[in-house]
Amino acid sequence: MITFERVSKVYGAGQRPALSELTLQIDKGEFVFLVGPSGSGKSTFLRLALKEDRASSGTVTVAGRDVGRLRSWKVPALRRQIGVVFQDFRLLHDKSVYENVAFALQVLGKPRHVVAQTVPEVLQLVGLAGKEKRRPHELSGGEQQRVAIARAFVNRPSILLADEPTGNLDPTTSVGIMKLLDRINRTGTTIVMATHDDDIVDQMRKRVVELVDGRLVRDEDRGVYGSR
Ligand SMILES: Nc1ncnc2c1ncn2[C@@H]1O[C@H](COP(=O)(O)OP(=O)(O)OP(=O)(O)O)[C@@H](O)[C@H]1O
Repeated sequence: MITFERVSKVYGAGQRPALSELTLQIDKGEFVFLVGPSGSGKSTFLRLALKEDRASSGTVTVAGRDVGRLRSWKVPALRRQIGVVFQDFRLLHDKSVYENVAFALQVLGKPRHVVAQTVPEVLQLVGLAGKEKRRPHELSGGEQQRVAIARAFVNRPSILLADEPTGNLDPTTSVGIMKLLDRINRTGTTIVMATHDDDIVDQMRKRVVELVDGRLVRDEDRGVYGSR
């Protein structure tokens, strides 16, 4: 589903590589935690998978497409297959919960009856039924992240990328968010989640990929946050 083959990324001349000869394969339906110290290349990995940035060398393949060779007009089709969730939620503040999620379908040109059917379903899935009319500031942090996840998932992408989705949440709320991501993963969606949340990684026991200075230093099934 996502393959990196000897991928390096150098942002500026004289800078050390943000990713260095990274080779990694993530299969359909996997749940992968990306861990490592600050600056180790986790966000760079996610950005390259989204084609928000170009690799300096190597090959990035996502959902069967060689991302480096992808023509710019085909990038929207790639991004339709990928949902993204961030630490800071990134909701539209002047729109309701319902409108935030509906917007993701409207920009894809989905017909009104599809929007009207799909949005309530996904809000039910993320546990926000009954809160459709609220604005983001009328929600807790955990609820805001649920809206962001609903928005990322409403188009049923095959891949969900999450950059520290529990970074702004307390431990109990984080567990709820992880249960939701786990449920989404069980629908067959591949999930890659960059995180510093050691408790969550230790509880979930999923595949753990650890980067240090842009290099792969550990790739462990049912892994923990720190190496043993
Ligand atoms: N746009 C950019 N321009 C220049 N250097 C960058 C840019 N983005 C990231 N870097 C550098 O690349 C390296 C990897 O950064 P990256 O954001 O991928 O790390 P990270 O593991 O996600 O860190 P964190 O856990 O703090 O989010 C760092 O040295 C960073 O300073």
